[in-house]
Amino acid sequence: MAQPILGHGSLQPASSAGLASLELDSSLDQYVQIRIFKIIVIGDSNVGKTCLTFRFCGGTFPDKTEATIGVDFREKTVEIEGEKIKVQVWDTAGQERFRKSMVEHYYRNVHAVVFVYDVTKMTSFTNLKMWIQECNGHAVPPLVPKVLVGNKCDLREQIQVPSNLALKFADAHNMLLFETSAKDPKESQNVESIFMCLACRLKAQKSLLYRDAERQQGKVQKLEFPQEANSKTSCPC
Ligand SMILES: Nc1nc2c(ncn2[C@@H]2O[C@H](COP(=O)(O)OP(=O)(O)OP(=O)(O)O)[C@@H](O)[C@H]2O)c(=O)[nH]1
Repeated sequence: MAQPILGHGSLQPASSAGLASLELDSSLDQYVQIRIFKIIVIGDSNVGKTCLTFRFCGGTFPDKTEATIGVDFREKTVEIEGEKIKVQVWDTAGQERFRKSMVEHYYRNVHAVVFVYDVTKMTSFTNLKMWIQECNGHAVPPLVPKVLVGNKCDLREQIQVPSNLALKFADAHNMLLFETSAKDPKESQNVESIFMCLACRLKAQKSLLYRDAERQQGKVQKLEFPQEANSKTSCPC
């Protein structure tokens, strides 16, 4: 029996006018709902979590950053195969003193996890084990997709974490590896790919669950998320 996966995309009205617009126009077609995927970004302090989330959500590299306290939220609406999806990125604090009261909130109903290390700092890579342990300790379901990101690849002369080592680690933990630079504008496509890949996977998981449920019920229903012939975005991974 297919079990629904908890929290795969919460729903919110697409229109900011929300219920008010419903009163004005009774047509339900006007009330399109947008799914929200909560993606958390985890890793040591200073690895570039804030800069990566800035690059994805705002398209720029911030001139100056300060240590994140608790969490910062950023959002971007993307379109995948004709469906608008809101990617809600949780930029978490890397410093223990700024995160300890928040950890429970990070992992609650999370849809995907991005583990970040700094390719120029070996300790940020070896500490990944600790971050994965923390994640596992919060009962994140195994189906929640996780990816590994090696950031600051623009600092070519200072690289301490070789790609093959990172790849081995990613394979061992069943994760995809992305090597990126939040700083180098030429790498912005790679940064985009991290989040788009996760959004595509989450969308696909949800669609599969619907199809599975239909098969179990032995009836054909209209699929909630139809595939469009001319999809605007195809999965980057
Ligand atoms: N060269 C280079 N520097 C980067 C890159 N990404 C971030 N940085 C720099 O690394 C420093 C830390 O970046 P943040 O994004 O604030 O790091 P963080 O992981 O969010 O840190 P916490 O908030 O303390 O957890 C800043 O000085 C950034 O300018 C990158 O891709 N290349």
